[in-house]
Amino acid sequence: MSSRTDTAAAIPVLDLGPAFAGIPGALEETAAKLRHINETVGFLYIANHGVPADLIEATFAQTARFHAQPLERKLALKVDANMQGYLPMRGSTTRSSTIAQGNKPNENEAFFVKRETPGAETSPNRWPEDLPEFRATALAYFGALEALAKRMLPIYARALDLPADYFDALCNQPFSSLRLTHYPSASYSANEYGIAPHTDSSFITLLAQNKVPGLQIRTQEGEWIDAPVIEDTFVVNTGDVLHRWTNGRFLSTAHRAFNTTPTPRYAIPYFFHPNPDTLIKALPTCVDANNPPRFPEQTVAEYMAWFRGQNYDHLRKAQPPAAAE
Ligand SMILES: O=C(O)CCC(=O)C(=O)O
Ligand SMILES: [Fe+2]
Repeated sequence: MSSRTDTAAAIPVLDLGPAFAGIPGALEETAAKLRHINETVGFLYIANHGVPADLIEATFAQTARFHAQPLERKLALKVDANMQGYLPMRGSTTRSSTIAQGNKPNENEAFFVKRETPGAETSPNRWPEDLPEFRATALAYFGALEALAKRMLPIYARALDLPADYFDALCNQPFSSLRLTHYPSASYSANEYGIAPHTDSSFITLLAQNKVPGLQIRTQEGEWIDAPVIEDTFVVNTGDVLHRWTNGRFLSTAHRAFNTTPTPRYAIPYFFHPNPDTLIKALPTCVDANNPPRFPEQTVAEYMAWFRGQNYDHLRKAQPPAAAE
């Protein structure tokens, strides 16, 4: 896989500490930087995010613990129509992306956790009965990442010249999910990846730093570059929902991952979405007479049904009308 490695500066680091501490002027300053990054790169690192390092460490360890189980134990929790549970190795093929066609199934297995909303009619997550620590850790991590994403919403709102609380009520029951992925060490044939080139469907994705490298992003010039490990940061990227909501102004940048190292690689991306019934209609500050809406209006739930139907083999039959992208 061709790539450049001297690319640390290509993906900027944004320090959230001052804005989170409420230092006067910091919200506006951070929002201006975030706007520029999202209009030019679509990927960044965040520092001083406030998520405890030992919780991140424990989530990686429990992910390894889950995947170390015998296959039949994992298959007993096979992923369902709500995308909760275990997705077997090569159980997904990236088809939603217009970037790379003809992909082979992805060389990874994953466990998906959805938000457990008290009182809501969501189906429960599927947990291995004999791994209570796995469940407790995954839920604690899910909660911490949801809190982090919600703390970041005012920065995104101000980056888009909207009132600081603009997104809060639209994202207070987020349709989010946590993916606990295992990429075994592999050598890949043509069109084969740990996860093929794609953009995420999310509002934003928060990806904890990985000790084992393997993530690459595609620059606006079309070059694949490594996303180097920067300790104590998260990688954050804009997903398709925010791209559409901003009428294309915030970039949803393509990326891919693989594991050509001798050790197993785990990734624990948290995909933050607005509420399922939030309508994704171009934001008022992202349209004008010369820049009309580019995407069809859809709720988050409608968009996600399409996205999942494209990519996950067990959901391929039920497909609502495709979005025009
Ligand atoms: O494995 C990684 O570093 C990134 C994974 C990813 O892009 C995804 O799961 O959407
Ligand atoms: Fe991704």
